[in-house]
Amino acid sequence: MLSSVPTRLIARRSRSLSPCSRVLQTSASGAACQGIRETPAEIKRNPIVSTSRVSRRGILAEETTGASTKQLVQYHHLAPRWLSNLENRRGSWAALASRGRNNNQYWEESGQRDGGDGRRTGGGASRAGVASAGVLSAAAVAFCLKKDSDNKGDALLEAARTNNSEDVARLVKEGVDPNHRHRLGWTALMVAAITRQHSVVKVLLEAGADPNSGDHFNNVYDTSREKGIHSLEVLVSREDEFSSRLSSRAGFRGCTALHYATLADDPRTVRMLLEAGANPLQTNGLGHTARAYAKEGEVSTILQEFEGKFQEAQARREAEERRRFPLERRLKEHIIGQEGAINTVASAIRRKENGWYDEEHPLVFLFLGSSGIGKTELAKQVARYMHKDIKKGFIRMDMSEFQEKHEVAKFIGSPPGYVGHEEGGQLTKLLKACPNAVVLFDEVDKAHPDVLTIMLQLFDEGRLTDGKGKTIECKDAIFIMTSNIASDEIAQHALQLREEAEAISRRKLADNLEDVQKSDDIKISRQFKESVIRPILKAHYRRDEFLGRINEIVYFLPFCHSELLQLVSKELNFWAKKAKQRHDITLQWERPVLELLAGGYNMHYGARSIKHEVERRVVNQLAAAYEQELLPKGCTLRLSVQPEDLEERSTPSLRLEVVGEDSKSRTLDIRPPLSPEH
Ligand SMILES: Nc1ncnc2c1ncn2[C@@H]1O[C@H](COP(=O)(O)OP(=O)(O)OP(=O)(O)O)[C@@H](O)[C@H]1O
Repeated sequence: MLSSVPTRLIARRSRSLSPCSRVLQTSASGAACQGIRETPAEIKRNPIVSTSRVSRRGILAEETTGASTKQLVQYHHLAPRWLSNLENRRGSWAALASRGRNNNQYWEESGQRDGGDGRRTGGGASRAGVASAGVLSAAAVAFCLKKDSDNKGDALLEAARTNNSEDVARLVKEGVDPNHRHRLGWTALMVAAITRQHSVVKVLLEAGADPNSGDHFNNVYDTSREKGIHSLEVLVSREDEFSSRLSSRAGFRGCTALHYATLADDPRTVRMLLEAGANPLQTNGLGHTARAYAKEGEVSTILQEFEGKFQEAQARREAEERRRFPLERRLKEHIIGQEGAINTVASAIRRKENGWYDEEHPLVFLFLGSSGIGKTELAKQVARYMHKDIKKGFIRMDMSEFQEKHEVAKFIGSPPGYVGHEEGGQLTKLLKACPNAVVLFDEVDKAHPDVLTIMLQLFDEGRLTDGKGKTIECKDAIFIMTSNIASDEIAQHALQLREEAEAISRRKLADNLEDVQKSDDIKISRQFKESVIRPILKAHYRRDEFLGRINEIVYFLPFCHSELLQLVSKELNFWAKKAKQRHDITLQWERPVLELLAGGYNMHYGARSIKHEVERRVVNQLAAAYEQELLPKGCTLRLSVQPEDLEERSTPSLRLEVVGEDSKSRTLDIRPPLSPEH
């Protein structure tokens, strides 16, 4: 692939070429002037050709362009120093690697050397007298151990680079981490992969080196800025300690050993890595898999073959995981009640995951129900299930921001010549980054009809054209609209159904009331949907085609009593965890507390009213007691209900008690003016 591109073009216009050609130094003449080890035959086979001298000169030229000659002079002073530092470092690695000393030998000898020449005092001094200064010596030992392990790690990297598999094996046996990173970010496995050291690759993989860990090095300039090291020093390190055959400008962050073996066009290492579990679909920081860097030929074929196998295995694993732990169960771990809604959504997603759906259209849901009842939460959990990267995978659009006609432009971007054209649209920008995202259109009933027209196009065709004329394909996205329309009717209907269910079960002499209060026991009837809800929706949206494109209308019902108790428990657990983490306080409560707090439920605010009630009645008291220093560190607190006082006509309230070691409790006297109950 690369050989068909004229060298002149590659050198001058690398940005427009494939990822492969962008990351490689491709000037053959550069290679010649460097006198690299490759034979002409190797150069022909491998497009990675060194131009290290050219690039070092390039860095110098760039950093001195427009600057005074002072910098140039500075470079001439500094360069030999860096190079000699580097040589010294290399010398010590080589000495360490070849002599194979263990920890003590290495440090003893340096101590002897220090003592011998009498100029340095570090090791000698610590032997002479610092032993008595316990703290200092402990710190010194810790420092030495750290330094020693860093040195050994660097020796591992150097042994990998020089194909010294025996030293690599010895060092990992001595406990050096096979995934140790160079201070600029790469690992020994990456070094071995780019330099085609097969025996080293084998030893490292056997020692547990991770074939999927990514490089932290990006390019010379970024790394220089991030680490605060002069770019020339970074360049020299990258070229001498990693590879001199890679571009200093291309981005390498996230490249794995597999990416590097592919760049080195080395089928043997590529196969070894894949067989050891390297993921051929893993992308680097630029979003490229290893295959994007492969030349046509054996490496590309191997990668393609393993990609197929990997995908199959992944699909099998996922299917198995889904069978073992169905989506409904996952969702129920986070969402209380709403069984009907959970089942409807999970069934639709199961159809999609197993290929029983219409690929031409994205999945579209309309979530109906009152406020604070779990509509947004369910959408979030679906996104978390579908995407690892929830930030990209979950797009939330507040449709109340698109109520005016001119706000359509904010949605998809303005056409050329209009203000904001360059910025692009809010939805299109996010969808471009993740075309299969879960998109939540919150309060869709507030959107302007023109915005609805665009959404209809989106649902119908599974694609969207932005203000710049670019089309985004999003047939795999899941669109969820939420609305409070008809929420009163739904709530009334649900309450009525619940009452009927309770009456029936009382008639059957059911002795456990909770069993009949669960919301999954009631189902919104088809007749109610058709005769009550549909006409309301039709009157609002005034277009049948819009409603026709919705795959599922999902109904969220008001919470029943047992669900309210669960919501209160969830909230109290949240605060108990915080109390433990922040103040080492254990919080306990009993069922009457749950009953009392559940009484704060307001159907119009849903679970939010429970959150508010717990904050008002419990958290306020805790904060006041803490401020008045009534809470001993590490104490146990019990929440209990103070019964109503008929004489004083007071309603039941919550009190806080400290539980002593003898299990006796003492009520806390929290002083006014802060009265949490009112
Ligand atoms: N069924 C539920 N189970 C657990 N937590 C819930 C449930 N419903 C709501 N909550 C909690 O209440 C808060 C508000 O819920 P959410 O944002 O899902 O409400 P909503 O139905 O989307 O309301 P709105 O229409 O006002 O946006 C969230 O913190 C959420 O975790």
